[in-house]
Amino acid sequence: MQTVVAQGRLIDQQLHVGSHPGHDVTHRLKIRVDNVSFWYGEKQALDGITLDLYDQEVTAFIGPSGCGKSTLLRCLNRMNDEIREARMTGQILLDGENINAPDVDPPFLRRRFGWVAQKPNPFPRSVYYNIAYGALLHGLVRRRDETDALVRRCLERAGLWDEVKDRLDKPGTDLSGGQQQRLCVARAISTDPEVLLMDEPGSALDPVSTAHLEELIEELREHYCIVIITHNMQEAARISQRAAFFHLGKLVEQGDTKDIFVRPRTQLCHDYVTGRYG
Ligand SMILES: Nc1ncnc2c1ncn2[C@@H]1O[C@H](COP(=O)(O)OP(=O)(O)OP(=O)(O)O)[C@@H](O)[C@H]1O
Repeated sequence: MQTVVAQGRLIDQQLHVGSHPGHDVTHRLKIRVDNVSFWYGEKQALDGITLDLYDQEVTAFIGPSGCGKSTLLRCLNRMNDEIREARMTGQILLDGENINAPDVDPPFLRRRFGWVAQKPNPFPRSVYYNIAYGALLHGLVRRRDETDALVRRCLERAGLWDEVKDRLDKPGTDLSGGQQQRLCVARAISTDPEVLLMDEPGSALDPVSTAHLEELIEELREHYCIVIITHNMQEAARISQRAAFFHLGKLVEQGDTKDIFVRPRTQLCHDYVTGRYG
């Protein structure tokens, strides 16, 4: 134990795990994952996961490749529904309600979630259309002035307005990679979601764009429950208040990010966060 704590101090310095202002405050429980197991046909990908996710917090899912992080992320908004022969047991409660209850309409449920993928994937249409499309489709805005205001609000919140306000009619795909990813964040929040799910959103970006994205995530935290998958331990330490470490489909450790990085309870988690395997 001594060694772990001693090495934990080292980790603390290396990863710049800071105290997160406001993390002593107890935030509202948004999602409860209760004993969730998941199979792709015969292959079990998740084994008895129990985990709470909170409003106004970033929770990082960490762990080696294939440990089930993306599977769990996709269970949260029922994206795995589309996969044939997939099966889930256990419960996921969003604001206390079972998301898999028979009366839940999956498209309506998915609107409560914004999704940001690994690679920036704007529609090959204008910057304006990228933001307006979902909100128009769902009837959240109708008139032109409402749509203009929504586009501006989302781009401002994604920290992109000043950079694109004079080229709203230009293709979103003409922006730089970092700008495209912020456009995708703006698009993700355009339908007024409550939870943001991000699957390695910085992995295809250069360090400056990644830093921009991390600042953005920190700002967005005030308004959303955010779950992010990352393989970058420095990033996890910088942006998340909670972390969940997975291994071979099991949740091995979860808790305050600082504790996970500085005082990991298991050797497995210690070895992972210190980069002994990946
Ligand atoms: N559509 C699928 N069909 C069958 N097996 C799958 C499918 N998607 C994932 N798996 C398997 O389920 C397990 C968990 O995969 P998952 O993608 O959730 O892991 P991960 O931790 O997100 O990995 P990575 O960090 O590489 O993205 C892996 O063994 C994977 O091969």
